[in-house]
Parts: sequence; C-alpha cells; structure tokens
Amino acid sequence: MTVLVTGGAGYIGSHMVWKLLDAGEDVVVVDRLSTGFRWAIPSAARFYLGDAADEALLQTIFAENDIEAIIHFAGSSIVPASIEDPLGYYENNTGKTRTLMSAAIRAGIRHFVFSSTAAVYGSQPADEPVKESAPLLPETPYGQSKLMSELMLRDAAAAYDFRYVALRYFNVAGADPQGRAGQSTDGATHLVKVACEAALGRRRQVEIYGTDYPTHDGTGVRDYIHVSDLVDAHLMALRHLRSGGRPLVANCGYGVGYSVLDVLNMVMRVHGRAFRIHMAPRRPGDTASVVADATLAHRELGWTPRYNCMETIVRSSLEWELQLADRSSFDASGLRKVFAAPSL
Ligand SMILES: NC(=O)c1ccc[n+]([C@@H]2O[C@H](COP(=O)([O-])OP(=O)(O)OC[C@H]3O[C@@H](n4cnc5c(N)ncnc54)[C@H](O)[C@@H]3O)[C@@H](O)[C@H]2O)c1
Ligand SMILES: O=c1ccn([C@@H]2O[C@H](COP(=O)(O)OP(=O)(O)O[C@H]3O[C@H](CO)[C@@H](O)[C@H](O)[C@H]3O)[C@@H](O)[C@H]2O)c(=O)[nH]1
Repeated sequence: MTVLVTGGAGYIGSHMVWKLLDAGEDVVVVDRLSTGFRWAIPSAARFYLGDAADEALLQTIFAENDIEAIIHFAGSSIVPASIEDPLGYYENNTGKTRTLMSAAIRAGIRHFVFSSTAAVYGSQPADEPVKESAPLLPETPYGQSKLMSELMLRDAAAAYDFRYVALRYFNVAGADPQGRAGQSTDGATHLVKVACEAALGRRRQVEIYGTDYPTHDGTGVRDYIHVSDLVDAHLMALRHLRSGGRPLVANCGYGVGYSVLDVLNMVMRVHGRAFRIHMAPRRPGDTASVVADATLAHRELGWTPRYNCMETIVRSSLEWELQLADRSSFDASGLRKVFAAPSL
C-alpha cells in the first residue's frame, strides 16, 4: 500500500515525504516543479514529474503503484498573488483538485488528506481563537479556492465511497529538525523566511505591511505552526482514515498569536544581530489577526504538537537558510549548477 503525495517537492510536501518514510510508508510523489525542487524529494520516494491533474499521468501512477491514500499539497499558496491572478488560483487549487478527486474515486482510492487554510475564515473571525464552526467568509480568491475544494470533498464523501480530512493550516514555518528539508522557494513572501533571509544579509530589509491594525502593537498577528508538527497531523489524519474515522475538517495551529514585530524581534534575538525594517502600507488581502482553536485536531486525531515554541521555529528556519546556499547549487532537475545562488 502506497501513499501518493502531490506537491511533494514543495516546502510542506517534502517534510511530509520524509515523515512518511520515517514511519515506514511507501511513498510516490507527483509534482510539476513549479515552485518545488527535484532535490527536495528523498531518493526513497518514487517521483513522477508532471501535473497533479494530468489524467493520463494519474492513470500511469495508479497502474504502476498500489495507491491507497492521497495527500494533496499541490497548489498555489500566496494570498496577495491570488488577488492578481484569481482564475489561475481557482484553476490550480479548485479545478485541479476536482480532477484529482475524480480520478482517485474512479480508481477506488478512498482516503484523501487536503491542504486547506485559515484563509477560509476571512478577515473578521467572530471569536479568537477561531473554531472550525466559525463563519466561512474568505475575502481572497486564495481562501475561496480552498473553501470550494473543501465543499467538493464534503459532497463527494456524501455521495461516494470516499473519506477525507481537510486540515486548515495557520501560518506554517520552520524546518525539519534533522536539517533534511526546509522552505527553499526563491523570492518567498512568508514572514519568517523573509526575516531569516534579512538576518543573514540576503535581503536589504524587511517591510512591515501595516502598522495600524487593531492588534497589541498595530502589526498583523498570526498563529505560526512548525512544519514538523503540521506533517505529524497529516500522519495522524491518515491513521484516522485508515481506522474508519469520519470525514473531518480541522484547524492546525497552536492557539498563540505573534505580531509581525514579535516575529522580527525573535529573529533578531535568536540570530544575535539587528537588520533593517521599513514600515509599509497594508498588503492587499491581509487580515489583522487569525489564531487557531485546534481542539478538534487534538481530540479527533490525537495530535500533540512537539515544537510549539517560536524560538524553536526561528532557530530551525535560520539553520535551514544557512544550509540553503549549498542546496541552491542544485537546479530543479537535481543537477548541480555551476554557479552559487545569488544573494537576494
Ligand atoms: N505555507 C503555508 O503557510 C500554507 C498555509 C496553508 C495552506 N497551505 C497549502 O499547503 C500546500 C503546500 O504549500 P507549500 O507552502 O508547501 O507550497 P510550495 O509552493 O512550496 O509547494 C507546492 C508544491 O506543489 C507543486 N505544484 C503546484 N501546483 C501543482 C500542480 N498543479 N501539479 C503538480 N505539482 C504542483 C509545486 O511545484 C510545489 O512543489 C498548498 O496547497 C498551500 O495552499 C500552505
Ligand atoms: O515581508 C513581509 C511578509 C509578511 N508580512 C506580514 O506577516 C504576516 C504573515 O504573512 P505571510 O507570512 O505572507 O503569510 P499569510 O499571508 O498570513 O499567509 C500564509 O498563511 C496562510 C494561513 O494563515 C496560508 O493560507 C497561506 O498559504 C500562507 O502563505 C502578515 O501580517 C503580513 O502582512 C510582513 O509584514 N512583511
């Protein structure tokens, strides 16, 4: 029995592949390498280069492997980019998820774990920490594209022999404590990565997008979850489905909010050196604050975070950034480039 990981060359997907292999699972990856890297996929996983919604490719994968479950990370994940290219986001996050689900159901694959997001709650969560039962009012195409996929999953599970867990991730950060994986995207926009790059002199400064939010210091507040705890929740979700568990939508976060300034100060403290910050206007699509109530994931999946400490998250991110200069000398096909990665 084999687990198919879509987007397994990406940031979260590559951590998932390591986690599954560590747990003794047989793993196949499909990834088109749009933002992921060939070198990020452990050699023990079988790799198919291509689109997660390429039906001919999926048929080949299903014919050559005994796929029992799909963990679907492949997608587009940048909130502001979805405002500039809404149809691209609906296509990659919703349309392609539909095609993949349909192929899976036709092939008799009954277990599906889906990457959803806190962005489904929109900018005015009724209460914080936010529960899964809060109003779903996504204000960006990104949040909307993921919510539409959640609804397709719900309806498919009601109609077919098919069960799923959709995990609503809050802000994922950090890197594998063993240093095998991390966030490697060029020109990443995620705050922790941006701040670590600035600390290491790879960016001139960090822009703070908005200082007039109704938060403790005026900057945006998020619930940062260590990527290793997140992929652990996926493994628990897989076990939940295998043991006959009901379809589930669950938040993944720690229930603790950090502002942009809190994060920047932590990176400076852990690294031991200051970097330049610049106060900038609010970024389109951003919300003031979003913090998870993850009671459901704890209760239904038995999920217990191990790295719920901002300092640990930052330390592992900095360690990965230091390694990345070496790793960046590989191109997307896994071949070593002849030049060093330019600094940002
Ligand atoms: N990073 C976060 O904080 C966060 C939070 C909530 C949800 N998510 C979701 O988690 C998933 C993974 O995010 P990530 O941060 O690892 O992003 P990522 O960009 O690092 O990884 C996505 C991977 O999917 C691949 N991919 C994209 N579209 C594809 C397609 N159509 N077919 C095949 N491969 C494709 C990319 O090449 C890449 O390897 C995404 O669906 C994202 O929306 C991420
Ligand atoms: O250079 C930067 C980058 C970010 N921020 C702020 O930092 C916070 C976090 O931003 P970012 O790291 O870009 O994450 P989000 O936009 O919150 O989105 C992430 O977290 C969501 C879940 O909450 C996921 O769905 C998305 O895929 C993922 O990109 C926000 O207040 C941003 O305005 C800055 O001030 N400067």
